[in-house]
Amino acid sequence: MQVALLGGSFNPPHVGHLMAASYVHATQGVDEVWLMPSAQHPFGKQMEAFEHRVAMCDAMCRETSGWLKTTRIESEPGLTGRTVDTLALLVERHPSVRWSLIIGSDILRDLPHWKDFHRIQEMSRVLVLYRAGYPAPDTVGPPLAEVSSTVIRELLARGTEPSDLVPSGVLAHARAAGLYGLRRGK
Ligand SMILES: Nc1ncnc2c1ncn2[C@@H]1O[C@H](COP(=O)(O)OP(=O)(O)OP(=O)(O)O)[C@@H](O)[C@H]1O
Ligand SMILES: O=C(O)c1ccc[n+]([C@@H]2O[C@H](COP(=O)([O-])O)[C@@H](O)[C@H]2O)c1
Repeated sequence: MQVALLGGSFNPPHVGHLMAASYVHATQGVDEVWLMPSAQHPFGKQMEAFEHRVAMCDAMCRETSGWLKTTRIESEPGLTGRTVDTLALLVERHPSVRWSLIIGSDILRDLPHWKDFHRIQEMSRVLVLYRAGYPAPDTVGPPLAEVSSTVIRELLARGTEPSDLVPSGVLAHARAAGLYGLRRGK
């Protein structure tokens, strides 16, 4: 079994995440893609509550035939959002799985600040996807959607519902829970 991990804040999940996961599932020989929301972010990003981001990731998973799943592993005690530690735990727990790690090309500039990236490369195949606007050498595949959670949060703050950028089930959860300043149930 081959699993690709897509870690992130998912604050909120959007079609860029869905396209990245679908692309990897369709072309990179993996059986499943697991969304891995951060419980705490190593660089201190502020996020909506973990449980809400998990619920929104689950809503996005329901857009697929079952190959996309959400893992809550980063909420386990002892983990701090450093991917090397999470991956080591996953490797120990699922010894027969072969792991890939998906990152967007915008992250490349941060990698020198990651903990033990060389160990991540030993434990997994790292797939760097071409995020539109962030060209870099050695990326895999065509440029993917020009969409970010930051833009979505900005649109929501201005009262615009980005229904063309966010899966409808994700927006429905955000609305029902009153996230991002949305009026509950609006
Ligand atoms: N449009 C996209 N195309 C390709 N990769 C993406 C895209 N959006 C996010 N990713 C990748 O998904 C992972 C998680 O991203 P994250 O949840 O931080 O989303 P984001 O849109 O970058 O959020 P924010 O705007 O809040 O920083 C990262 O590896 C990121 O590079
Ligand atoms: O391992 C690290 O040192 C490290 C440092 C920064 C970010 N990460 C991971 O990178 C993933 C994407 O992070 P971000 O900043 O795009 O939300 C997410 O799973 C983070 O936990 C990991």
